[in-house]
Amino acid sequence: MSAGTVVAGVDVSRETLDRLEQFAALLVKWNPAINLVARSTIEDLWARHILDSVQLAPFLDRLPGTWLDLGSGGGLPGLVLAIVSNEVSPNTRFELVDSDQRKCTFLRQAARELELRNVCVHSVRIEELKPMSADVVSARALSNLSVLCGYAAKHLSSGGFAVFPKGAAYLDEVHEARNTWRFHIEEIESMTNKDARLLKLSAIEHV
Ligand SMILES: C[S@@+](CC[C@H](N)C(=O)[O-])C[C@H]1O[C@@H](n2cnc3c(N)ncnc32)[C@H](O)[C@@H]1O
Repeated sequence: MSAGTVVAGVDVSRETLDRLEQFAALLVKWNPAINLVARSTIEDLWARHILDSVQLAPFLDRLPGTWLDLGSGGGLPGLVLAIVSNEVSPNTRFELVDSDQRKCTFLRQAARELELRNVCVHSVRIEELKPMSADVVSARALSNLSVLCGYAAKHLSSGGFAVFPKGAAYLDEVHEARNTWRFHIEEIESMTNKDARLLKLSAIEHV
């Protein structure tokens, strides 16, 4: 492994950085055809999407099991974390779910080109997914926290946790979700946007 470099607070090797750059190039190439990310954000792809996803890598720490990414779209954060996990947590399996067939074709193609053998893509609606018993559930830009709690409660193993990046209105979402769900929560400041938070939820139960 070559000398490391720090990306969004995470120490990665030259090989991983190359793979992240390769992935970014694939997003740029496919985006005009299938809108993997909003066109207005493609100029700022690295900061807005890649680094914003890499910053979840500390949650991979020594994780041996399954990471379920719901509504993966262009692989954010799921495929980015699969790239980073190659060196920090090589035994983690990534289950990426999206109902959009074209996005799933992109995800499978990108995983093949990047030689990521720990990725499985499910082209299905989340509502139709059988319980996955995942160690971690993530979802970025998918739905409000209350809906996400329902998904996480169904798909997390006991002792598992969920990570949801949320924008500046995260507190409103937390208050609203508490009407329906009980959970432990940690609010971690985002490295890419000081007003945003990474919400880490565990012990999610219906009220
Ligand atoms: C706004 S995009 C976000 C994609 C990615 N997570 C990101 O941060 O760029 C939401 C994605 O969730 C998918 N999606 C929305 N509702 C879904 C559902 N019920 N089941 C599966 N996928 C869904 C959409 O196809 C889309 O790719």
